[in-house]
Amino acid sequence: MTFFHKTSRIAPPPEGRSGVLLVNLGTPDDTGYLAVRRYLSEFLSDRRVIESPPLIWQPILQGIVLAKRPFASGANYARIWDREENASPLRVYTRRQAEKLGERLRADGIPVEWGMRYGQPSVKTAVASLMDQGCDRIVCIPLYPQYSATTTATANDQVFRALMTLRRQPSVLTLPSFPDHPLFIRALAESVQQTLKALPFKPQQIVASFHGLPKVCVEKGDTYRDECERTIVALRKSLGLEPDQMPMTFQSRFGPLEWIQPYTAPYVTGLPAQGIKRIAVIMPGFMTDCLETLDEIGNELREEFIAAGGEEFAIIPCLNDTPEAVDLLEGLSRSALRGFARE
Ligand SMILES: C=CC1=C(C)c2cc3[nH]c(cc4nc(cc5[nH]c(cc1n2)c(C)c5CCC(=O)O)C(CCC(=O)O)=C4C)c(C)c3C=C
Ligand SMILES: [Fe+2]
Ligand SMILES: [Fe+2]
Repeated sequence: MTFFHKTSRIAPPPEGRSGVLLVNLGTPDDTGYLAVRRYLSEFLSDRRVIESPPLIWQPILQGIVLAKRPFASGANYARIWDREENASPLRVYTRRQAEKLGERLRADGIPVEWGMRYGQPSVKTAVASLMDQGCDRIVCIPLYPQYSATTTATANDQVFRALMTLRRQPSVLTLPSFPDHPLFIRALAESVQQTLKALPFKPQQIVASFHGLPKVCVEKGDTYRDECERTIVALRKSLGLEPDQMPMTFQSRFGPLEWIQPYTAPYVTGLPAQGIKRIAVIMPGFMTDCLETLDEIGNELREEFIAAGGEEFAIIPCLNDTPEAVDLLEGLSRSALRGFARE
C-alpha cells in the first residue's frame, strides 16, 4: 500500500475541526460520445451497480453497451444541458446545494465540499480540500433519501477508498438515509403545493416515480423498496392524499433483468384509458433534477402519455437548491455534527 503523498500538512486546531461532504452520483463532463462513454464506463463497471462477474460483464459493457449507448445518452443529455453553466443539471444543483449549505454553516467555521461517485469533481479531491481547510473529522452525506447498496453504499465506499491512502486519516461519520425525515417530507410537500398552485390544471393523480432497482437486489436484502414506501406513506399523510391519488411506481429500467414494479411508463400510459388524462409526476428518490427526471420523465414520458390520449402533464421539480432543501441538509448536518462533540 502506498500512501497519498499529498496528504494535507495543515494541522487541525487542538479541539478538532469538522467539515461536511456531500456525495452525489456523477454525470458526464459534456454531451459528446467520449465524455459520456467515460462516465458510463466508470458507472457501469462498479460492482455495487452491476454484480455480474467482470470476466462476463466487461466484454459486453466495453464491446456492445458502450459502442452505442453513449450516442443515445449524449443526445438525451443535450436536451437537458444547462448551457449557461455548461454542465448537467445534476452537477449544477449539487454544487449549489453545497454552496448554500456552506453559507449556513460558515459562521460555525464548518466548511462544505461536494464530490461525485463517478467523474468530476472527485470524492478524493473533496476530502483533500476539507483536510486542507484543517478538518480532522468529516460528516459524509450521500445525497440519496432512500438507501440502496447501488447508490449510498458505493458513495461511502468511495470516501473510504480516498481515506485508504492517507497517512493522517480524518474521522468520518456517514449519514444514514432519510426516507421519512420530517424536513425531507416538509420540503417535498412544499414543492407539491407550490407546483400545483402555479399549474393551469388540477391533476387527477400525482404519480410518485422512483428510480428502479433490479428485483434481485431487494431479494438479497437491499432496503431501497421499503424506504421508498416509507417516503410515500409519509408524503401522502402530510398532503392528506389516499394511495390512489398518489400511486408509487419505478422508472429507469436498464438491462434484461426484472426490476421492482410497477414500472412507471406502462402505468402512466395506461391512465388515459381509465379516464385519467391530467397528471403530475413527482420523483422523490432524486435530490436534484437530472437526466432521469427532466428527460426520461419530463420529455419522454410526457410524449408517451399524450400519445396514449393524455391531455395535461406536469413534473414537480426536485428539491434542488430550494430553501427547504437547504433546511434539510442543514438539519441533517447539524444533528450529525453533534455526533463528533466531546462531552
Ligand atoms: C444496473 C444499472 C443501474 C442501477 C442499479 C441504478 C440504480 C440507481 N440509480 C440512481 C440514480 C440515478 N441514475 C442515473 C442515471 C443512470 N442510471 C443507470 C443505471 C442504473 N442505475 C444508467 C445507465 C444511467 C445513465 C443514464 C443513461 O445512460 O440513460 C441518474 C442521472 C445521472 C445524470 O447525470 O443526470 C441518477 C440520479 C438511483 C437512485 C438508483 C438506485 C436506487
Ligand atoms: Fe441509475
Ligand atoms: Fe433513464
